[in-house]
Amino acid sequence: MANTLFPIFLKTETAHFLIVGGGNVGLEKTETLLRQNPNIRITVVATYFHANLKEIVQQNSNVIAIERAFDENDLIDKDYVIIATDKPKVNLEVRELARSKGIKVNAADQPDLCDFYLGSIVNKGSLKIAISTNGKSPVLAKRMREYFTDVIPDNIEDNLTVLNDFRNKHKGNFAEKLADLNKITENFATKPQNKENRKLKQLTFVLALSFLMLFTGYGLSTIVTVSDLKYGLSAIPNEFYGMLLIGFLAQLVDGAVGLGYGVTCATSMMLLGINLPAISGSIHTAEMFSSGISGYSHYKFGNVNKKLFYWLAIPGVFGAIAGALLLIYLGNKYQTIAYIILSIYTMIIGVRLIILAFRKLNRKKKINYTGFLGFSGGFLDAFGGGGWGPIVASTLLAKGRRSSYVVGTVSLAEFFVTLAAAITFFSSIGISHWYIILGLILGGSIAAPFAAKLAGKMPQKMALLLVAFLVIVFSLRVLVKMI
Ligand SMILES: C[C@@]1(CC(=O)O)C2=NC(=C\c3[nH]c(c(CCC(=O)O)c3CC(=O)O)Cc3[nH]c(c(CC(=O)O)c3CCC(=O)O)/C=C3\N/C(=C\2)[C@@H](CCC(=O)O)[C@]3(C)CC(=O)O)/[C@H]1CCC(=O)O
Ligand SMILES: NC(=O)c1ccc[n+]([C@@H]2O[C@H](COP(=O)([O-])OP(=O)(O)OC[C@H]3O[C@@H](n4cnc5c(N)ncnc54)[C@H](O)[C@@H]3O)[C@@H](O)[C@H]2O)c1
Repeated sequence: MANTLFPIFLKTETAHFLIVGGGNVGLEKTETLLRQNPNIRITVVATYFHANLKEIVQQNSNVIAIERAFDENDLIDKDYVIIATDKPKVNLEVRELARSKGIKVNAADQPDLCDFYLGSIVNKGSLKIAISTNGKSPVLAKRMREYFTDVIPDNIEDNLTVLNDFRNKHKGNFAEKLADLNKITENFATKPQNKENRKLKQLTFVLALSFLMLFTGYGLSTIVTVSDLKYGLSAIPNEFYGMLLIGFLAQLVDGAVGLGYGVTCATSMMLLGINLPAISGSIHTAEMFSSGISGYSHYKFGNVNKKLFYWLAIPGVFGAIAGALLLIYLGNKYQTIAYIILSIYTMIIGVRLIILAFRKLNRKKKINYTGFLGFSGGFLDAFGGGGWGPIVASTLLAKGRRSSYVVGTVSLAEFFVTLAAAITFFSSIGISHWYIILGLILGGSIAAPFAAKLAGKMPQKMALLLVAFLVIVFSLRVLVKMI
């Protein structure tokens, strides 16, 4: 049987109900109506009245009792009729008369006679859910009511009050208002993760773990086999502390704005005059851990769209390998030129951040070049030390796709891009720059709790402008130094 029922929510202030029959069923229906609105207008016509119903009539002036057999005139000025007598003939007669006057009818437990069914009702403050099983199993409707009453938090009314307040006070246009409302309510609709997601999540972890082991193993073996251990240790201090500071700063920036770790690190390290492939290589190695963890948590919350993920991650990985190889080639052969190109690139990213700060949110548009975006994002990110966030994430979000799944998908794809870049650098230049990586990771870890506190606190526009300013000034300094 097709389910053609259309649920509506009836305003009961203007409605007048007639209930025919005052026994068990008549009482039950009267109680149901009064539960939704104690002031609802009800007239009950019956030859006999249940004792409890009599009591209700005494206590509620809006419930009128007429003790006699049903009469056609009872239908005058009534909007809806509920039929509840024990006489099938009477029920049918009431139904026919009501219909002829265009009055809608419900006959308790007699679906054939009904123009509308009564539903099972979940009441949680202003939230109301009506449940129907298309007449198939009222008892299941009752069970579903119990289930939803249990799982919906009792304080949902508090949330509704806050949302209503926010909605009324929001100064933005319709699109901005809707985007903000969607954002602050996204946790109400977290999807349970499926099997596919779980498999990919495991893969993410296995890859991160293997790389970590490889990295530590290699690091240990160099330290152990290097004969002049003293030299190794004395090489740490100066740059290591600089890196600690840079890692700390970049993590703070990223915490406040949600992007910009890479560019902040890259520009700061260029200022310190660090070898170019080592800059990008160490940023990506350090970033791998944080992006792995954030990618994992987005999986956990089911924020990943599989199709978008493949379109971003696969071209992104190829882009990252190409970008890393180019940087290694240029960085070794044409150091100065590469420095100039890179500082111009980071400056452009800085300008892009300014544009992002002043941008208005667009309505949703379809993006046809996701693969290209993934490739160029990966390429530039590996080449310039950063850019995945300012290029890919911000482009997708600029198109109005401001949903948790875009953020989640871009974030997980970023992990694979970072991993690809890190492996490429690692396999061609080794980890001679291990103290840089260690400094970045440690600095970042110290900053992480502060960064988390900062997230969402600072106005987004101001935070973006601050990062843009820092990136542009640093890039300009590098450029001036080189020319
Ligand atoms: C939701 C609820 C609202 C309300 O009535 O207020 C409601 N029935 C409720 C309970 C309930 N009713 C019955 C049982 C016994 C167990 C069982 O039979 O399952 C239980 C369970 C219990 O009481 O525990 C008996 C019954 N009911 C109908 C038939 C005839 C038939 O199906 O053919 C028979 C067999 C009579 C017989 O054999 O003699 C028919 C209807 N009952 C409907 C609504 C409409 C369809 C709603 C939908 O689409 O799901 C519809 C079509 C017309 C209508 O009455 O509006 C209310 C839940 C209250 C709550 O939330 O606790
Ligand atoms: N009580 C239940 O839980 C239940 C469950 C399933 C089905 N039903 C069916 O629903 C119907 C009603 O059940 P009930 O328990 O309320 O019965 P009931 O005997 O308690 O009440 C019947 C009511 O109908 C009224 N009535 C009879 N003829 C009338 C007329 N011509 N005009 C006005 N009122 C008239 C009576 O005065 C009485 O108030 C019955 O057919 C019953 O078989 C009842």
